Amino acid sequence: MGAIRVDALRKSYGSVEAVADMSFTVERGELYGFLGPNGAGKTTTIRILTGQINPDSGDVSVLDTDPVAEPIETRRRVGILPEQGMPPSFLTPREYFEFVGEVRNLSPKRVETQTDAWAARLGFESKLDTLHTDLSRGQQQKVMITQAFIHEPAVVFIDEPLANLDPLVQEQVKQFLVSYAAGDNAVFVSTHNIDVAEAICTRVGIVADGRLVTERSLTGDARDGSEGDESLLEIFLERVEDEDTRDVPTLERTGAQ
Ligand SMILES: Nc1ncnc2c1ncn2[C@@H]1O[C@H](COP(=O)(O)OP(=O)(O)OP(=O)(O)O)[C@@H](O)[C@H]1O
Repeated sequence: MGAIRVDALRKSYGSVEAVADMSFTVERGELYGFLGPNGAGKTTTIRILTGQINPDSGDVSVLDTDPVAEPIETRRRVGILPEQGMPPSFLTPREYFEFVGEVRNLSPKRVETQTDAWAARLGFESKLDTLHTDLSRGQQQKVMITQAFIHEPAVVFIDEPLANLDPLVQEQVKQFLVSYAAGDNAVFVSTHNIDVAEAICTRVGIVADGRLVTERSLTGDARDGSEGDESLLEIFLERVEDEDTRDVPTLERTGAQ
């Protein structure tokens, strides 16, 4: 069973062609990086795959469900960390996880165990009963990461997972994502951050102008020979320039240049 399948996907907003003939496949066990400049069509693709909007044409499947025909069933099965997602301001983290647990059909005991484990892992135990509105942006991001994983989904879609987190927590989250994917789950990460993609992903797809322009395997011996010793940044710049993207590529490198 393929975790994520996308075939000849298209989606326009009026005259803007956000996704133009996008095709790729992600298997369980992969940590797949979806890398591209602003406006490349990454969020639109994720929104289609999670049943939030309908495509104009093309076929998609997530864990053998069709997000277009069965959006609720698809969303029930997967985890989603949306772009700039914020937890509800009027709830505390504990109340929010109880609500998410109910929607996800988790027992109260399981929610409690998961809440304690995640609060300890990301270091927000002292904030579990504080209203979200009184949490920092980084603490809110920790809550959003927890809600995406609380039901241990086989497929998780995450947009910029490390936004607003301090370096220590970033390392913990990176290690967690690697081990989560290795446990026979598919982790789909949309990011601008090439260093993060290079450090944690097993495979990367580079998106420009609504298309997947190239893919590269990043695991040991499976590293694509076809691209020689080019860095991911070099490949990104070459392919994105070839595609003459509608926006200037915005890239982040967190490490040395
Ligand atoms: N609701 C909308 N209405 C009109 N145009 C939209 C809408 N959503 C996205 N677009 C346009 O579609 C294109 C693709 O946007 P999308 O958000 O999918 O890109 P992205 O790769 O996620 O970008 P970013 O990295 O900046 O988040 C952009 O040109 C964007 O302006």
